[in-house]
Amino acid sequence: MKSIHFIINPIAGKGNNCISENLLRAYFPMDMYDIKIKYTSFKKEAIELTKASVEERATIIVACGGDGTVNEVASILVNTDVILGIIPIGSGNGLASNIKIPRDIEKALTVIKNQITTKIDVGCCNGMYFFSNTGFGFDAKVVRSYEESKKRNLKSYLKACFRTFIKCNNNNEASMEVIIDDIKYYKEPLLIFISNSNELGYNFSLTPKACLQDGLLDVLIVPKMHKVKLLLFGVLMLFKKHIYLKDVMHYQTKKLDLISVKGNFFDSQIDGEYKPLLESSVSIKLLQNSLTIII
Ligand SMILES: Nc1ncnc2c1ncn2[C@@H]1O[C@H](COP(=O)(O)OP(=O)(O)OP(=O)(O)O)[C@@H](O)[C@H]1O
Repeated sequence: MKSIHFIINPIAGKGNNCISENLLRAYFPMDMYDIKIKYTSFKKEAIELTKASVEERATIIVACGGDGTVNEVASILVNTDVILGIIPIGSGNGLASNIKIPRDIEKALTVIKNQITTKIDVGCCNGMYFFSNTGFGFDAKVVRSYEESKKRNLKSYLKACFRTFIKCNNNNEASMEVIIDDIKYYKEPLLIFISNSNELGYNFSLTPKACLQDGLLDVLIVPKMHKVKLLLFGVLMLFKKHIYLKDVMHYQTKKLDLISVKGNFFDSQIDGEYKPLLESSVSIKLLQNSLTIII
């Protein structure tokens, strides 16, 4: 009998998802499936719940939430035989959008039931996994501002972008050396964005060419720029044309290193959660085909 565990973040998205035991039983009848439902009651609890589910020999663990919950669950499943499923009930749902998991809960449950799986690449940043993206500088500040707003929707996200734009002061950005494929670029970037997936969430993308299965990370480096140019960058991003802006650099690589020049910490985010890094160097690499996921 297949054992499927559902780990549900009750506050993801608008916090009003309708996943109930009755609904799950309609898709996974008791005589064919052993199902278990677990709710998270605080930040990062999905990590512990997933570890317990692995010990309980779950064959599929379904992360019901947004990119934050997916990150917590999937981090435990990297390089294991346990399969990840996603029910996207978060606000941005970047990874789920990339693999085209429907936002409609019942349609997403049908995807889980069909159990078509594939392997995807995983990013690793100083030992922490990311499945969608990690970012340093402006992007991380947007995430911090978004988290402070307490509301998780598109309006709050756009407000966070605007607040970060208003406060943006080129002098506050960390100076860093960026080393890609052993070539050193000395940069004082406004933002460095490293992506495994082609979706940032809310259908926005900074790296539209990224692919979860190409064995490469897509790196976008945006140098310090005048606010008017930054505004232009934002507008071009809506049409996925920002990489054509002069000075914006795009690379594909398997690994890169960031070294803080003035020893200042890195304002950073991983899969849409603010995670400042106190280390003065950051090593980012790709682990090819290391997570099995239902698509
Ligand atoms: N009961 C809870 N109370 C408070 N925070 C929680 C709870 N359960 C989980 N969390 C935390 O909520 C945060 C947000 O979760 P998640 O990213 O899944 O949703 P989202 O932000 O709405 O979606 P997305 O990241 O796709 O925009 C995560 O950091 C997670 O650890």
